[in-house]
Amino acid sequence: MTTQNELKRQAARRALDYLPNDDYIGVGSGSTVALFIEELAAKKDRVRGVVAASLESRELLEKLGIKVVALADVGKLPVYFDGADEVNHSLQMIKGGGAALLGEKIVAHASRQFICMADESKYVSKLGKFPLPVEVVPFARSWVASQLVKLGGRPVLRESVITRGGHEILDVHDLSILEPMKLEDEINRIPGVMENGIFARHPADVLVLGHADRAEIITVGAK
Ligand SMILES: O=C(CO)[C@H](O)[C@H](O)COP(=O)(O)O
Repeated sequence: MTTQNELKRQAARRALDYLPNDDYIGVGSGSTVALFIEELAAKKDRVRGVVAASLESRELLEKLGIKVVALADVGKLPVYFDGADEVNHSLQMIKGGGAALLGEKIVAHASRQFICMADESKYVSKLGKFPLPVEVVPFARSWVASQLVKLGGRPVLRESVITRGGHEILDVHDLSILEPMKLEDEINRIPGVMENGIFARHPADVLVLGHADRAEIITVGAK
């Protein structure tokens, strides 16, 4: 039987087709990204350096001898590679299952192209079955939670998780995400919210979807 990890590896391996030549790239975090970094190790001479959106990815890159660079030193990146918790047919995503959404959104926005790698179970017609991660300033947690309830959600604190920026994560269940872009903006306007896991303003350009026997390339035309 094919495991979910094998589907993720199909996607990670195929995503290497999008590596630029002799340039910098960005990577997100999570198990699919870890597989991508493992595959990248064999081609590390192709890239000048990698900006990591999380400490875990940075550690893995360093362990495999891949040069890590700071975003501040490179500015705009040609390509960003990351996974997702859900991705819809417009290539809008929910991310943040690994609590690295803030770093991921920053590096994604600093990149010209977003390559999303996912196993086939992540491709959905409507976002929202996966609880939406919202990164909050601890002091504002209850206030933010009350505002998320007004939006129809059921926020649950992710126990024992403090993000790299010193924030907490509320996982919001039962949200109806009819207009992802609007909800992304609306949640980010609540004072105390640092970022939320809807990536609709900046959807992926390419989805590399791992199946048991192949990787499928999905695009939705020009942004
Ligand atoms: O957004 C993320 C981390 O914050 C990950 O991309 C997302 O959780 C998917 O993870 P995985 O590749 O382990 O399934």
